[in-house]
Amino acid sequence: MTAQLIDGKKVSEKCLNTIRERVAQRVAQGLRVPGLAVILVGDNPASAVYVRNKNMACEKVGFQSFSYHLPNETTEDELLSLIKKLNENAAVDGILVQLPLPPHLDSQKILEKINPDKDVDGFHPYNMGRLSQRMPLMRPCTPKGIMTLLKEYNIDVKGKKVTIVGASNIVGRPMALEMLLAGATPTVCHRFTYDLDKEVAAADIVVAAVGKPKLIKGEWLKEGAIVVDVGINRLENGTLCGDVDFDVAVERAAMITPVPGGVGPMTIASLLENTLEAAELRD
Ligand SMILES: Nc1nc(=O)c2c([nH]1)NC[C@@H]1CN(c3ccc(C(=O)N[C@@H](CCC(=O)O)C(=O)O)cc3)C=[N+]21
Ligand SMILES: [Mg+2]
Repeated sequence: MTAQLIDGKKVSEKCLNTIRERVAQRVAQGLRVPGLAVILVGDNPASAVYVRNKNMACEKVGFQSFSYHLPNETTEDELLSLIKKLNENAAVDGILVQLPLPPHLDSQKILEKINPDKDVDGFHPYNMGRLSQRMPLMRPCTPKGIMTLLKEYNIDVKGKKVTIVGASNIVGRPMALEMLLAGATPTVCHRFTYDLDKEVAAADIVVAAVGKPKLIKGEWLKEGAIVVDVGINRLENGTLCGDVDFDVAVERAAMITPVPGGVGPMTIASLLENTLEAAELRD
């Protein structure tokens, strides 16, 4: 079997078009254009690429974007006073603090200062708590984007065994909550998991989010599994590669997301959806 590719780029463009139309409708009704503020601290080159992609996406859908590039030496007080200003700015619907932050800044403490209504990343404990109690408001972008992608390909997760590799606050944990909410049976694997290969082999759907190139071997997969690869690892030769050994996996899986062009663009589409929803909630 050779797997069908799940085209996240194509689906994300469809999402962006829908958002663009809804923005145009808002404007026609005399409502505000949604505003997204992105804060980047320091000069991590990968972060700069993502921030640029976000700004381009904002432009495509007609959002107002507010971009802050602060020096690496920014203090906690300086960052918090910017967040306070953006919390109070009526033109700003969404606030995103790009992670990772430089090590002298406590990201958890800072994320908790974002007004939960403007927390378009969905990382605030209020929004994580809402999701865990099956009353989601702002949903973390990568897991949300994955659910959208699966739905778009008519993949019903209800009753399915889903193995999630990685237990981070930004992907693995909220992914498990999204899957629970959708009626799947999720298993979350992490560095202390015994027999990772067996957990992967048991899965109808595998979500890999560990940030280790080709950690998940194609041979582990159940024949006909669906594979969602969240990893974006830059190799020494400059190419991107996922957390799944794609070349072998593509011969065993029924469907698989490529890297790039899979989950990444969906993360951005979800971010813009969240920003539009935040604007609608504040109208
Ligand atoms: N507060 C915060 N929220 C985030 O959502 C967040 C973050 N911090 N820090 C970094 C990660 C990573 N991330 C990506 C977004 C888009 C692509 C993306 O567009 N990827 C494309 C292009 C990849 C490339 O060419 O480098 C693709 O996979 O096809 C990837 C990764 C958001 N993140
Ligand atoms: Mg996100």
